[in-house]
Amino acid sequence: SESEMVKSALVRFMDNLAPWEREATRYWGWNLETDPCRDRWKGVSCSSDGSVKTIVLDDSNLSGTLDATSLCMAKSLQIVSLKRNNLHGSIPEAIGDCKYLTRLYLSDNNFSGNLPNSLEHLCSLRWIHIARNNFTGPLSDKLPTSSLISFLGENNNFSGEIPDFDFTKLIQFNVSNNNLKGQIPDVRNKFGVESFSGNPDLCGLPLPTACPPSPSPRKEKRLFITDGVAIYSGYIILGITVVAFFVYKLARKSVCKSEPSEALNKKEGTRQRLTRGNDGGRKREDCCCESKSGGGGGGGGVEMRSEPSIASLESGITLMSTSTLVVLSSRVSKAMRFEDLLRAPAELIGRGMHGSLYKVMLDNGVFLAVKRIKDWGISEADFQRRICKVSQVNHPSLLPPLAYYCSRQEKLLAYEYMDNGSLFNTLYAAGSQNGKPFWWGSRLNVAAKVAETLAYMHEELRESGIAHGNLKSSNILFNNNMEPLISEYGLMVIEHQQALRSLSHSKSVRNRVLTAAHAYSTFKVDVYAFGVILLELVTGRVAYNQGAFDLVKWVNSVVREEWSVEVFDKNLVSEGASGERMMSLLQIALKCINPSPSDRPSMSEVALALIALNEEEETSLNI
Ligand SMILES: Nc1ncnc2c1ncn2[C@@H]1O[C@H](COP(=O)(O)OP(=O)(O)OP(=O)(O)O)[C@@H](O)[C@H]1O
Repeated sequence: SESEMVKSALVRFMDNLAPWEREATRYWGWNLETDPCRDRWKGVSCSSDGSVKTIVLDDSNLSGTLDATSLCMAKSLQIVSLKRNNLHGSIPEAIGDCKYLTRLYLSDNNFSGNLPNSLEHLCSLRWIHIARNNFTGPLSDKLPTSSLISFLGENNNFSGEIPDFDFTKLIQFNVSNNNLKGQIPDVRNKFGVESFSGNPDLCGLPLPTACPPSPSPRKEKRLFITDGVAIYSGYIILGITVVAFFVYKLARKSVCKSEPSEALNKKEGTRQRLTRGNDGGRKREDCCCESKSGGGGGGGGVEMRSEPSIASLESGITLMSTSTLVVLSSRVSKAMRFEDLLRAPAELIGRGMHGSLYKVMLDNGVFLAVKRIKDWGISEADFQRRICKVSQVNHPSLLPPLAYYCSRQEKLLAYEYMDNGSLFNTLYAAGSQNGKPFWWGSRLNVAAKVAETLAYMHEELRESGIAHGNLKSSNILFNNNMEPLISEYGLMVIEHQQALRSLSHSKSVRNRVLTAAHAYSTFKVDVYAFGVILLELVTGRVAYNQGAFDLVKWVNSVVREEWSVEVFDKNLVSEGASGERMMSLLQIALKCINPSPSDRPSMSEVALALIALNEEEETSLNI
């Protein structure tokens, strides 16, 4: 249960939200004599350790102010939703103390004033919905742009320019009907007119109003802050150019042959994000794609140990090597060689369609999942290019490769070993005698998180034409907190991509258009595969059972006949899962598995639908 201090802070928060409704709020359970979690205060839901996780008080006739100082005493708070009330005043700076806040929903109230600067420091905040209030002032520098995926700020009085948001991550954005001005930043064709209309001084795409051609005053300001700087700026620029030229020359020497001109990311924003890395915020090792010369001197074969290792378990593996591993993370020692990996104690976990997977123990006690890749129809250069790209994208729900080895004969990939197994194991163990129940709420949560991650990856790697390509429930793993992680992203070449590669070298416009269309459809392969995962989640049935059963065919045949409860996992039915929401999930799955790729929704659309469904489920638990 929550401490007395948190409890009284929350009662204070409620007193400020509903100053004239003290009696009613006592009736909602919000009082000092009870516990918010154990006694289920209205709108509150808690995590299993008894700390308050969400406060949802939409449509509750609240007419006071937001006392963020008291609210944020509940340190584990993740979701605050106070939509469609009559709240006034501003969002206090103290909101910055709600460190784990992921969603802040304040739409349809009478809030006013500037957004607090502290919002910028809420690194987990991903949804801000503050539409239809009276907020004023600029949007710039107030928002955690690197984490936001949804910002709804329409129908307020925001002014100034639209900040240079990282539009690759945003899947929902609306600032229409404000007083914003200036040029709209590059929104990567993701948002239409409706996201920006109703701002008379806004210009540029997607709005029909072109911007005046004059150079942006912002740039001038930066270059010529004072006359003195202006005088010396020529020398400074010349100096920087010379240094940059030499740095570039040096860097060129070490950049991989396979990707000569694709120096990492051109955009500053992207570069910052990519170099933050998954290793506790440190830069990931440069994944130079060319295997470097090995420290082992190339002559010695792999010394065999008595315990099983990849070398002893695999037939035909090349034991003599002159190359080392390319190490991408500090979890694997930089000095580690290919030979070390081969002779480390190993256990065969499985042989999939595309190779064998080993659990390998390193000297430092770290366990790796090492995949030996077989017949992947992927060239050496393409393999390296893909690993480079994927390993530089930073998303908490993506399992990045830690190291790889690539020669003509061998391709090995090492990931962190996940003790909690895969979605496949969890799902099918749930139906078995000794499996733990896999509750509906958890299934929805997994579906929403995976969809969101895929949507993000599709955006990040869209230009490179890299999709997952082999998405299935055994490639979705669980970390120590049972949060889903997508593994093996971007390794597969989806059949027609090979043909595309030759096409893409063609100079003809028609062929380039064709290439773009095909690359687009490779993402639709993921949408289909994700639809199959959704079907597994809702039916509890294995997708393919060695030719004996085909889940997609089965579901389609049931759909054609009469709907019956038979289609749903019996564990979900006996749990009392909402029939309406199970049906909604099934409908989303059916859209994803549409036989026509162009009629399938985008991953962003799927993610939004699932996030909404998941939220509906969470909210329903509070009632
Ligand atoms: N990093 C990991 N940690 C723990 N288990 C893993 C890890 N990666 C994969 N696995 C599990 O190991 C088993 C074999 O994986 P593998 O990827 O080789 O086969 P697959 O996914 O069934 O087929 P495919 O070859 O098509 O990918 C699967 O059950 C998978 O869930």
